[in-house]
Amino acid sequence: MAANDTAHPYAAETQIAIAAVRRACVLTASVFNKLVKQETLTKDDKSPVTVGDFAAQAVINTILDRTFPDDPIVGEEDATDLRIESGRALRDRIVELANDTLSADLQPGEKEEWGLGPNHGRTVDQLLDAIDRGNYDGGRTGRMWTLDPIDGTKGFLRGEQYAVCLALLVDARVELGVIGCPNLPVAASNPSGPRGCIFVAVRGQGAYQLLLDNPLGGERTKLTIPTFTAESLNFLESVEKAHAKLSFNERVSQILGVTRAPTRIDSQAKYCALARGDGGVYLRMPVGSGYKEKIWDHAAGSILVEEAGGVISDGRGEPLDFSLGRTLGENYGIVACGKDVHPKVIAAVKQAKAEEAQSQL
Ligand SMILES: Nc1ncnc2c1ncn2[C@@H]1O[C@H](COP(=O)(O)O)[C@@H](O)[C@H]1OP(=O)(O)O
Ligand SMILES: [Mg+2]
Repeated sequence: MAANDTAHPYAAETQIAIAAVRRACVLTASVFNKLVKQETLTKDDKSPVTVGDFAAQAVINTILDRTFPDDPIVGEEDATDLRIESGRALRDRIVELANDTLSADLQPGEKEEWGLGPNHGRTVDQLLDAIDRGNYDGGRTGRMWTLDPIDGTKGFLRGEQYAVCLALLVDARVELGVIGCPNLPVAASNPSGPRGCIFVAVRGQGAYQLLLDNPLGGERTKLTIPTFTAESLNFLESVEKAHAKLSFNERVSQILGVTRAPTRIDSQAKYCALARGDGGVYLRMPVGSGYKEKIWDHAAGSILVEEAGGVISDGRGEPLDFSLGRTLGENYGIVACGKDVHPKVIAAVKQAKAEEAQSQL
């Protein structure tokens, strides 16, 4: 299939990305039901998430490779540990899961030539090679995909929020983002209601939400970040204290006069919640460990926010720079919110930083 043979730019990529993310979501949900719920996990035992991460990356990369064989992929996982003898048991589980997922029946709208559906099982070597298609170093020019097969592994293991995140970049600008959130309520106003959403954004074409169960034939909800007042504004932030400086968020909220408690959500589901107006500001400031944010952790989310009418920058107000390899090497923190609030949040971040520096004298 030619890259853009349909009416809108990136129409083919969008359909493939939605199909691939949906398959990976079905896979990760089944890993959770089969492994996480049933296995007794010892503290720090991440084996189910490892199986899910690798198998989901194998599935998505296989699907991308079939349609866009020349596109490099920057994916979180690599198969080195699966190629050695001690990785055999893990590898066997991953191959079985990936092949079950690739061979599952076609959904309406998915096409046989995409490499999905009955009799599309792959050999062990093909699947390991597919995982290693994610080893691209990134860079400034050309097309590339970014993939986080399970973003928010800690949320996944808790049975809470996690996301399957795929983005297409051209010359280091994000053009397409697709995020699958199997555990996210379809409507924040009905938290105990139906769950499972896919979020899609294409440059210049807006952002929308689909139902995970019926992504191609189902209802499409356009996303727009609403206007917030100080009273209605709330912060979206990490659950994990080691990932973002939550005490700093508290001070920034105070400076802005925010009265509502923050909403804590794992993974890029925070970007999805922001894009549909469940919260007003996503602030993520470094804890000071020297951690560099990865491009696959922000690429899909960033275009979702922009196409829903918002702004994303780092904590200094600088644009995110996806051209520097696998990390956002020069950026410091993340601020995503509506256009009207963005300058105020950046000013509040600056003030909170200055106070912090003053207190350390
Ligand atoms: N020290 C850290 N600082 C910031 N982010 C981190 C840190 N360690 C892991 N992460 C990343 O945070 C993301 C999810 O966090 P959150 O739910 O707080 O948004 C994951 O992508 C995770 O990476 P990884 O995917 O390698 O686990
Ligand atoms: Mg991640």
